[in-house]
Amino acid sequence: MLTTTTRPAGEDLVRLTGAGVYRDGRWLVRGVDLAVRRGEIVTLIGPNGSGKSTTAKTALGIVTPNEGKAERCPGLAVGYVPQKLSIDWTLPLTVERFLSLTGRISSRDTDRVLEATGIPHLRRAEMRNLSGGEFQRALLARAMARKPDLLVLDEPVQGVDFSGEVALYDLIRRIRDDIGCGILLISHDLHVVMAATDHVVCLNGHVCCQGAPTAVASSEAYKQLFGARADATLAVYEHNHDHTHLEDGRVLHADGSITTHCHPDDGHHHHDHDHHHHDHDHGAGGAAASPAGGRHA
Ligand SMILES: Nc1ncnc2c1ncn2[C@@H]1O[C@H](COP(=O)(O)OP(=O)(O)OP(=O)(O)O)[C@@H](O)[C@H]1O
Repeated sequence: MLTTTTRPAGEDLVRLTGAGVYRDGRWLVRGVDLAVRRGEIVTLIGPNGSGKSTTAKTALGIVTPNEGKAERCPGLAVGYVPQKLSIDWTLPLTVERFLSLTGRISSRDTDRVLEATGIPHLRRAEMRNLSGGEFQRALLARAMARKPDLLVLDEPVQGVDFSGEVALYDLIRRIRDDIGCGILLISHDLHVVMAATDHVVCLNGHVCCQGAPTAVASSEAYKQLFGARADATLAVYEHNHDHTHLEDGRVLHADGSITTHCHPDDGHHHHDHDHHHHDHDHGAGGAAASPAGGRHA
């Protein structure tokens, strides 16, 4: 079931094999195969109640599977941002104190994680006064403080507007690059997250399909699950394939013009936003990558 195309090589930090969770007389998820490697962002998508959080908790070891296996690297350090935190947010709590609620962190590490998440100026701010985006950054900072090998983020863009989402996913990618951890991300979002991830696992009680984002976005199983929203995601990709490389090395643009080379700022390219410059893929051997290779269950 695991597709290996375009995935970075690296050790598996966590691996679920045929994992199933049975509670209150029913299977919440079943037959889940997935792995997160160091340096990789794996995203779980799927409708409400499809088992994304259950799968993430199984990967973390919070939930024990009733069938199949959940294996983690020995000594794996994890940072977890759950969907809900049982904290009374009306009480006064500074960002600095929030970071060390579940374990003391040094002043140096506090500086480091606040700097990395772009909120050093909010060190003494009250958690209850933070904006949606600032709040999510504080959650990320706390998860980073544990120097995790694996970061598990359950809906990290809640309460954040579109440009804030883009900035947060960009931050998540930078965290991955800086600390070289693996990231398991859960998202409702389709198009933004599809652009931000290496590998997508589409859940609906079982793994519906998984693979590179482009492959998943164009798979029938994904389209059936997300209907019209899936088409919109695909449009993002098709929209981004806005030029063709001619055999003589020149570039034919979507507007019909031909130039000797292509450059993101040459006026021939349109961007959804500043961070999404994936407007063409070069596959192995120089051929343009095609959106094939998704696997269906
Ligand atoms: N501990 C539990 N005991 C019994 N049922 C549970 C438990 N945890 C979750 N469920 C049920 O399992 C199903 C999957 O829940 P889960 O939270 O994993 O879904 P999800 O895909 O993360 O959903 P959402 O997008 O709404 O957050 C739901 O129907 C939920 O009610």
